[in-house]
Amino acid sequence: MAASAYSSLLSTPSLKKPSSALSWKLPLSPAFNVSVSLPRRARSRPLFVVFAMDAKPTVLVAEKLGEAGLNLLKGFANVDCSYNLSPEELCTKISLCDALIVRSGTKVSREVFESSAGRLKVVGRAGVGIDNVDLAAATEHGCLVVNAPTANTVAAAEHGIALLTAMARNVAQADASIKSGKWQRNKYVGVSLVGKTLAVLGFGKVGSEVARRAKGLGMHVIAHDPYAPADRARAIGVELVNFDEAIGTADFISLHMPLTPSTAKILNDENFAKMKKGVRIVNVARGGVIDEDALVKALDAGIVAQAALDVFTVEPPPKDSKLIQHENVTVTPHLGASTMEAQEGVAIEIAEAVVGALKGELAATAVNAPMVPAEVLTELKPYVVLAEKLGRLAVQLVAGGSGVKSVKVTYASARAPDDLDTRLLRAMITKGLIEPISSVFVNLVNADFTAKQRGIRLSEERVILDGSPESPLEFIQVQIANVESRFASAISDSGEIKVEGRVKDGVPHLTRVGSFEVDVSLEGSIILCRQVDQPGMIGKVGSILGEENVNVSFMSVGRIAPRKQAIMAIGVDEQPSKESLKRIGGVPAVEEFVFLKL
Ligand SMILES: NC(=O)c1ccc[n+]([C@@H]2O[C@H](COP(=O)([O-])OP(=O)(O)OC[C@H]3O[C@@H](n4cnc5c(N)ncnc54)[C@H](O)[C@@H]3O)[C@@H](O)[C@H]2O)c1
Ligand SMILES: O=C(O)[C@H](O)COP(=O)(O)O
Repeated sequence: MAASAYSSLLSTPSLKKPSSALSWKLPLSPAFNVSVSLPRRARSRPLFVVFAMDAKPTVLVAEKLGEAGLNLLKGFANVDCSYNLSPEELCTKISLCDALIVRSGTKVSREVFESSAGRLKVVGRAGVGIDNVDLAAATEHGCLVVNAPTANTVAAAEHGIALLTAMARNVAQADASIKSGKWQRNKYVGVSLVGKTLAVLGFGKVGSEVARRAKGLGMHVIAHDPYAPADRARAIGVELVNFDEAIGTADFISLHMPLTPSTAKILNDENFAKMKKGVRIVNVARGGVIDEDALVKALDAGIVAQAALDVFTVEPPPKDSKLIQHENVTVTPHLGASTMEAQEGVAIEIAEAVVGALKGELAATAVNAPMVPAEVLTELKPYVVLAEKLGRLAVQLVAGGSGVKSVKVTYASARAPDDLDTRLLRAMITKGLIEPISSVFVNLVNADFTAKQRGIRLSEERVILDGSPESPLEFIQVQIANVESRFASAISDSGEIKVEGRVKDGVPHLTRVGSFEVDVSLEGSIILCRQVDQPGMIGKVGSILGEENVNVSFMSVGRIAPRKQAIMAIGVDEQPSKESLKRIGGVPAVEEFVFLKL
């Protein structure tokens, strides 16, 4: 993976900014050093950060993880393996941890994120299902959630097939019977699979592997999945059908969809009534997709002849559960992913994802953040800096009391719109817009959520330019509508606050304020002055700053016409004192001025 570039967007340990003078520094936990990988000229404040190797992050592994994954983690972090924690113990420990790794047995609730006080940056789910992680809370707290979606697919599919065949031939019941001293050959006559119709509900990774194997057993396989590509089904020789047809024609139903609000209790009284009498059901997905009381009724009524279940609404299920005790039900204790091979694979997959995320790389398995490929990231790096700075400038130009509600971002590029992924830029603009005026830290995970929560509507527009698309962007423009400005000249002819910037030689520049063209590199801070264009202005302002040893890094004047109004943009390395700023405001030709922190 490419070197870290996302960290500033991911390293958000606190939702609340500290009130100290350091509050504009990146919010890393005190034990962490940061190293900065930007060119010197762009180091106004750290944007891309990695954990220094002498200050290891702490990873809490709350459920058993394969050795190879643990070793990988230990090479980068302090690893605390604490299994079987109570919810209270987890909440207590989490405030000392930067990452948490769980399987399906740990609830990562809102309380966990709240208790972490912002230190928790990554939750790694060593497996597929993330229904035990409160994703909304993770996102609100700017915590990245990653999973390991591929390593246990085959194990789960094999377990589904194991349950299917064991159920059809009463393997578990016959085993228990013979072990209790009986020999019941007539009681355990099974049913054949060949030629029977299997409906796979959820034709994703596991579902399609089950389908492939069931075809090998001579079954007729149909599938229902509203989002599955038809060509994948065709390639395996599976017909995609609607839900009612799937459950209405199947001899066997195998469940492989995630547990979501729309799949919860999808097999319920109403749907059992639509099934063929004597249908057999396998569930290695999630217990919650079946209404378990309805299943018991359907078993008792003979609608469902048998069920084989690996997963349950509550795990472990109550010992006296009618479902578990039912003689036509075969059960295993959530073993779908439990093969030696799958667990080693999952452990490595999740350890790599968590370490990568802690380094600031965005894992390909991010569940609650966009995944931006490394090469796109490298190219966008200076534009990411520009985007945040334009957001910061624009919002500081808003007069106090005017709420920012409507922001329009224009990206001008010679590239085709599909070639430009703006999610990262949008997140950075949002960060720039919100952080200077609030106590909230914004990162890639929570940017859209935070904007929405604050009632900011951010619309994006692409302008397609002629020419060769060598660089990804020509300019970015940020406009804030329906507000007043502290610096009237920032209001464009169409009435919005407008700032525009470009990247020149890898360095972000401010190139327009309102209707005035300027050219100042966006480093340090900026003083904008509107003045009557006349000789000596640069010298007057420059010497006021010089007297205070404030270093001027850049100066540019944009004017409407000679000797008319002009805007002077001055880049300064240090913050001038109030006294100096007052003196600049007092220069007779200066009509208005504003100091903007970047
Ligand atoms: N028992 C185990 O140990 C075990 C192991 C691995 C996976 N799982 C579970 O199996 C399930 C599938 O895992 P996967 O890796 O195949 O995930 P996946 O994301 O690859 O596939 C899930 C599929 O379900 C489909 N789907 C979503 N809503 C649907 C609906 N309403 N009706 C029909 N299909 C719908 C999706 O389009 C997707 O194709 C998950 O719930 C996962 O947690 C369990
Ligand atoms: O969703 C999954 O990956 C499986 O249910 C496996 O869960 P486990 O990691 O608890 O075995």
